[in-house]
Amino acid sequence: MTPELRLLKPVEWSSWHRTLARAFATSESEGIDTWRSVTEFDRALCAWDGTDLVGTSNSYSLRTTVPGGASVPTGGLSMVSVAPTHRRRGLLRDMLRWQLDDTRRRGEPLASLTASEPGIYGRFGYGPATHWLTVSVDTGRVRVAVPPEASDLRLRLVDPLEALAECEAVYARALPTRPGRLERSEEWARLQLHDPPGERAGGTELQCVLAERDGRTVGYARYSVQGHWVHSNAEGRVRLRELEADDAATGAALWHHLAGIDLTSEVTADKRPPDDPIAHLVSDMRRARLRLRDSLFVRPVELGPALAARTYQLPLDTVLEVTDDFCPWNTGRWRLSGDATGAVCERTEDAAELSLSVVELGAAYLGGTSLRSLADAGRVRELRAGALDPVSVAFGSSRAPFLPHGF
Ligand SMILES: CC(=O)SCCNC(=O)CCNC(=O)[C@H](O)C(C)(C)COP(=O)(O)OP(=O)(O)OC[C@H]1O[C@@H](n2cnc3c(N)ncnc32)[C@H](O)[C@@H]1OP(=O)(O)O
Repeated sequence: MTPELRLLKPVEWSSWHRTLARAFATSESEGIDTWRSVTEFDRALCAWDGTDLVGTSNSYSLRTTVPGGASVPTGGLSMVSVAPTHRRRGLLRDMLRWQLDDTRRRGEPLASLTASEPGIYGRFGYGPATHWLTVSVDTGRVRVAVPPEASDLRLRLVDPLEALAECEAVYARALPTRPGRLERSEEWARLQLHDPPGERAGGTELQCVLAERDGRTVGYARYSVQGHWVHSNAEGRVRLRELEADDAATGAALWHHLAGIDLTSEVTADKRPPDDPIAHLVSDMRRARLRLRDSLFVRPVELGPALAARTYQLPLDTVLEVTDDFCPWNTGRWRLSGDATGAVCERTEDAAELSLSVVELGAAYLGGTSLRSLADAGRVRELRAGALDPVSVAFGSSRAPFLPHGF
């Protein structure tokens, strides 16, 4: 019997979450009600095989910052799972069909996700659009430079919950400055404080340091500290979760604070932007080990509105030949004209200059993956000699796109 897809009812939340936890081979985490607070029951699916709940998925109504600073409605796919007894029979495919059709019905031009395994979602049209920088700074050996403009800052340790509103005000100011960031409701803001004891790996509870100038909060960092003693020497580690700052000096002062915490000799972070200033703040780059991993996957659901919603670094006027097997309404030729102030994207019969699939457009959409690098991998074809490079530069972003947290 083919499992039946139905919307999740609030009373089914516990079994839905149990199915999900089992599929990820994790125990049900503490504080899971925090996730319930952001669940959208009219976008959360269950797959039922008789009385057995065998599949889950959910989309969040997100808004993603795109190049130029606009905030674009996005169906953020998450909580996808299929019971081990029902895998490789097409259940994920059926749920994706429902979720992407629903995203389109809602008029959201974009869909996005972070993947448990990056190999799964290309077949559904999602391309890797942002990356996370994983950082490990050997703070016993490097210094972190702080510019003189930081001298009037006051740093203050505060309760993360009590300081939530001040921190969110900093986050809101940072929102348009980098593509990839998500608008945060109060529920999403609170979720960033999710800190169940079972997930602290022996570290402290979440700490928060505020940077203030003239009594106004201009930056914050949230982190925990793992104490670790080797032969009576402190080898503790600071684990940075989130750092936002209004200006460069404040960002440097916060990194300096983290690097100087007594009884620690390392600062680690696993979700920083690829161009995080820390690479230029440390006195010895080799002792700030930096590594990239995939982060946000983007899928244009309505290609025309999606490409017209962002701006372009250089003026461009080009025709793209696009294929999209899973959402065939996007397949065809599109004329894209735009510059740093806006863009138009419409269907055309004119000759195409570049040929690519919606996956490559998703990857390039936020300006973090270049069309040139995709062409060098044989994934974008230049149909008119010389067309590719200017379009590739126009799609770029002066700051790397960045998703500050998962969803
Ligand atoms: C956005 C998120 O929530 S990411 C979280 C994803 N969930 C997990 O990783 C939890 C553990 N895994 C699972 O629950 C399941 O294995 C899932 C959800 C990944 C796949 O569900 P299934 O119902 O088995 O997938 P389904 O049978 O629909 O497969 C669809 C296609 O994806 C492919 N696929 C499925 N799983 C994987 C995988 N892990 N890696 C690569 N390809 C995969 C299938 O081969 C199939 O390809 P095809 O259409 O080209 O033949």
